Amino acid sequence: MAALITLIPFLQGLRWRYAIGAFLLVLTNGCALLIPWLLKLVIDGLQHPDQVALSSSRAAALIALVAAGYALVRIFSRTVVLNAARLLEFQIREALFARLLTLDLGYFSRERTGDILSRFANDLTNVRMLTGFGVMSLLNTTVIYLAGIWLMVRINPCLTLAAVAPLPLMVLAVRAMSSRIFSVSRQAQDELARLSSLTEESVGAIRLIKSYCREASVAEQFDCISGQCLAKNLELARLRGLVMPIMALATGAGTLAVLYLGGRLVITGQISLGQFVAFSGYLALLAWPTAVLGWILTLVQRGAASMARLNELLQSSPAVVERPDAGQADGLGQGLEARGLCFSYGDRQILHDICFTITPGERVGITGPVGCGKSTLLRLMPRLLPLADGMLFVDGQDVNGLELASLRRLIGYLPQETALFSRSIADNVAYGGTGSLELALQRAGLVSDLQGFSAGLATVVGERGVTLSGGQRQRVALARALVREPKLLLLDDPLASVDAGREEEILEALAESWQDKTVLMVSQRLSAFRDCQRILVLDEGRIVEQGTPSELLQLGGRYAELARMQGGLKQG
Ligand SMILES: Nc1ncnc2c1ncn2[C@@H]1O[C@H](COP(=O)(O)OP(=O)(O)OP(=O)(O)O)[C@@H](O)[C@H]1O
Repeated sequence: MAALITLIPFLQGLRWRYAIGAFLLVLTNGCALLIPWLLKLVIDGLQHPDQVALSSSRAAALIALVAAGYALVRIFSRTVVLNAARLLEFQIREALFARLLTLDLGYFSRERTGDILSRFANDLTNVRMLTGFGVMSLLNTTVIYLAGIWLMVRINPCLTLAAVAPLPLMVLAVRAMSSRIFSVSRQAQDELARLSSLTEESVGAIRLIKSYCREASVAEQFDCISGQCLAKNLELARLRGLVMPIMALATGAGTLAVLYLGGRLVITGQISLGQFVAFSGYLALLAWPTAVLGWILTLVQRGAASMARLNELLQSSPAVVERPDAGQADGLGQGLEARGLCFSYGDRQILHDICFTITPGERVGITGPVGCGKSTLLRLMPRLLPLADGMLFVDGQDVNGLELASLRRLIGYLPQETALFSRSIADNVAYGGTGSLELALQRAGLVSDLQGFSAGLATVVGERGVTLSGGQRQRVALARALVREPKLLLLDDPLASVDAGREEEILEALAESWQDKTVLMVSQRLSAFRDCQRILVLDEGRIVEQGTPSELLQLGGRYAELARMQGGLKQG
């Protein structure tokens, strides 16, 4: 239940809505409880015509009026409480998304997308059910119990005791089941999240699945998780199915006691027939709230299990944080410096004692074997990953002491994996900044491709850019980095998906945008470093060589070896 404490701040802004809802629910139940009392007056009047308090016709009219009032107020009370729950769901969803945007790459490499989506869909729905139907039923049950039992006690305390005696036993029985319901709920949500993850992953990798003929194994995996999900949900249904009859048994036993004992009290004249009818009416009013008590309990357990999953996201704190006294990154007037930079993913150290100084306007190439840490080094510049203090400096200021937005505004980053939105090419490029689209497209070598598209710039690229070729996707992303007109351009393998002819064309066009930009370009192909003044060669997370291309060729080390293997390389 502790998981539900985090709901309090969200509920605070909605307290008036819930208060009005509660008031209307009291009114609804007041109307419901009035009807048995009116019946009592009529029956007592029939038995003792000399003491008629209310004529039958008047009582009938009053009952009709109260019933109409009951229906009307009930509609309003439901609307108010259920709308409050919708608003609460909206607020939590906003908070979840805002939190998600603050988290760093570490979180996203740990968590599965499907699991995150499942929290936004299923878990939020469960919390809404709890704060809507759950709260409403809980209020309803409380009010009807308090008022109903008070009215019953006024008629006959012993009869009331007999009527409600089975209830505590039944509540205890259901309570004993509740911890099992909570854990099975949680397991069912986790299985559903696994199922969402697998579905999301399979849709994303559908080409791979088909080309490797893995349909059967994916289907088997899906069947297995889906089966586990079904098993958990069936167990949950069994537990919930048990709860309702247990509670119904309680009211049934109470009614039996009232019929037997109440009948005797009427015969012995201790209560009137009207009182007996009214008492039975009050008890009947308790029947439904008693039956749904178990359902409420499962709603609470399921809502709490889901809230616990939402709390994991709401309480995740980003490893990359901005200091309250963070300074502004104004430009790149003095350049970039790494001083003994080290970085680890968990326990595994990837970068070791990296030292370099990059002057403003310098173009630096970074190369090295697969997995030596090139992309990681680029990701550290805009602080997409957490870095210890005193390791990376922009204009002499530690990047950890800079305002994140101002640092990132300086940077145009082209990641290795191209991410496009399912919007038009124009929208995808303009996402980067407000510079000239035409110029960016031209420099990214996209102009001739655009002529081949029927809708040109307005061509929608499909989900994640599926309707474009790999090279076209990469160049749209390159145009996006260029349109930002950044001071520091970080290009992670920008020419990986283009042919040699197109590489020459793009490098030619890019050369026009180099002026006043500091460029860091990662590539395995040394031909991409045509315009770079200096090259850093990385191996196992260390800089093993650095210098101009001709210096490195003369050195006869790794770079020279790579150049020889790639053959026919023009010197810079
Ligand atoms: N999110 C991550 N969590 C844990 N390890 C990671 C993560 N990302 C990368 N690594 C590991 O860090 C090492 C360096 O990865 P990185 O992507 O920086 O290499 P790279 O030199 O850019 O490789 P490539 O040339 O293939 O792009 C690799 O061994 C990789 O497995």
